Amino acid sequence: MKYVSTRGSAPSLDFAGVTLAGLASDGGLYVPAQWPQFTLEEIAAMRGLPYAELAARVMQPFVGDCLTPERLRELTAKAYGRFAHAAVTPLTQLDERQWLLELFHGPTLAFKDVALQLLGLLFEEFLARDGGTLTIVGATSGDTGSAAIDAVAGLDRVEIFMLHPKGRVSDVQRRQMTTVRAPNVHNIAIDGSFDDAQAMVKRIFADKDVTDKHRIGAVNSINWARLMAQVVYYFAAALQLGGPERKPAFSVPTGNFGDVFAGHVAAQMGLPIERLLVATNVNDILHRALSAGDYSTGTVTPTAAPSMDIQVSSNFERLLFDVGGRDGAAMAEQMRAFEKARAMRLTNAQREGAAALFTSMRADEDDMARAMRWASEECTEIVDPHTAIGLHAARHAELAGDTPVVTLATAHPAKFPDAVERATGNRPALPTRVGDLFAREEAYIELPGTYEAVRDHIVEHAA
Ligand SMILES: Cc1ncc(COP(=O)(O)O)c(C=O)c1O
Ligand SMILES: N[C@@H](CCOP(=O)(O)O)C(=O)O
Repeated sequence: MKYVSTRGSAPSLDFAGVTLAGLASDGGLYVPAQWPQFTLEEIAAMRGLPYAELAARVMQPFVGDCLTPERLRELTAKAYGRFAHAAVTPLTQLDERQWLLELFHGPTLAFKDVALQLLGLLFEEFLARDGGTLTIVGATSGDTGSAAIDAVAGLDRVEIFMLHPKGRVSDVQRRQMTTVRAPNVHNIAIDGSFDDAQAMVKRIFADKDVTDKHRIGAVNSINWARLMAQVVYYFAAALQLGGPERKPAFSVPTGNFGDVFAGHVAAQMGLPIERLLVATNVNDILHRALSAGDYSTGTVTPTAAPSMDIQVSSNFERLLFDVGGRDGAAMAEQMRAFEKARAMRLTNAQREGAAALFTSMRADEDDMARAMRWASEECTEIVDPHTAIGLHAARHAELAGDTPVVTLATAHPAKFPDAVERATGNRPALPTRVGDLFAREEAYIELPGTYEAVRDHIVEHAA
């Protein structure tokens, strides 16, 4: 399997290459040169497989000959062996039509663990082969940071610098990052938003002063391997609900467009999916883009779903490339114009291509609180604010009457106890597996929100 950049001019790489590269050298994102396909018979034959086996089966075409099938199975068994639920991503029924896909049974209580537990192992595997090291620079609005740190803490060949926006993540999220004491983990709180942090990460990949000395790697969903692992749970859920004969819709709380793009990938591989609902909070650039073709940034409004307080959605570029004709030169031009103007119009081909599978919806803070209350009062389920935004879209989407709708439950409610308590009166307790989070000492440094301050710190402290 070969991977190409959305901006057309970076070298094409194999799976090990894209996993270690993170971002393409032309600033684009890597995607498979073509989508692997499963027949309906092949998909039906996956029914009943344990999650780790299913993961190896779905991911093998993307991995190609970079890992043998046996080795891939060993890695998925190890990655998903750390989850607190035997099904890894269990489905819970809410009513006759609505389902929750619980993605928060990993070590750090969010869907990011599903991909990052595997990505840590892939880094180890590929770095041991080439004898190199990797300096990871990541940006987080709360969940990627802790999941990535958990996955790489203590690894010999990897060092991680994780940027989070100061004061804009929950206390639980911050502590899950800053209380991990390992010599290869560096936490940085910056003055600014997640978008500022994400822009710095992308800039560092293009900064020769840094890349001449350090191989920079990515744990954000700009890294293809993150998305690949997230494709698996769409298969898992659809198969449990009668797929491939029955087509579910998925409602996905969306920020950086990684999770819902993984649903698009599952559909391209042949999994029958009725619709993908892109659920945004009031930071609704994706809703405006998908409903009106207007992809223009504004200022970020802090909400009770902080992990989705994002304007510039990295993976939207992957979708625009894929549905807009896969023209790297045109995509590079469109993104150059966007980076300058902070706004762009989608082309007709991009709008029509996206409309074939995607519908978008926006939830404000009241919609979100109402969805939390509905889940609590009508279904006795406590959901987190991000999941509630997905549930709002799931309950209001116009779909054929018998379509099962699966909302991706992207975080454990205990990561956001204040917002959950405000909406429902229930204060969710942290699962015991996260241990004495509030008793542990924190370590992080604060930096101004300038690229130079962050770059100089990384250069000075990278091993
Ligand atoms: C809890 C939670 N829900 C939803 C999202 C949005 O997912 P994505 O960025 O893949 O669109 C995030 C952050 O990525 C998150 O942490
Ligand atoms: N919501 C994320 C933001 C980063 O997104 P990613 O999926 O690209 O890593 C977070 O919680 O950090």
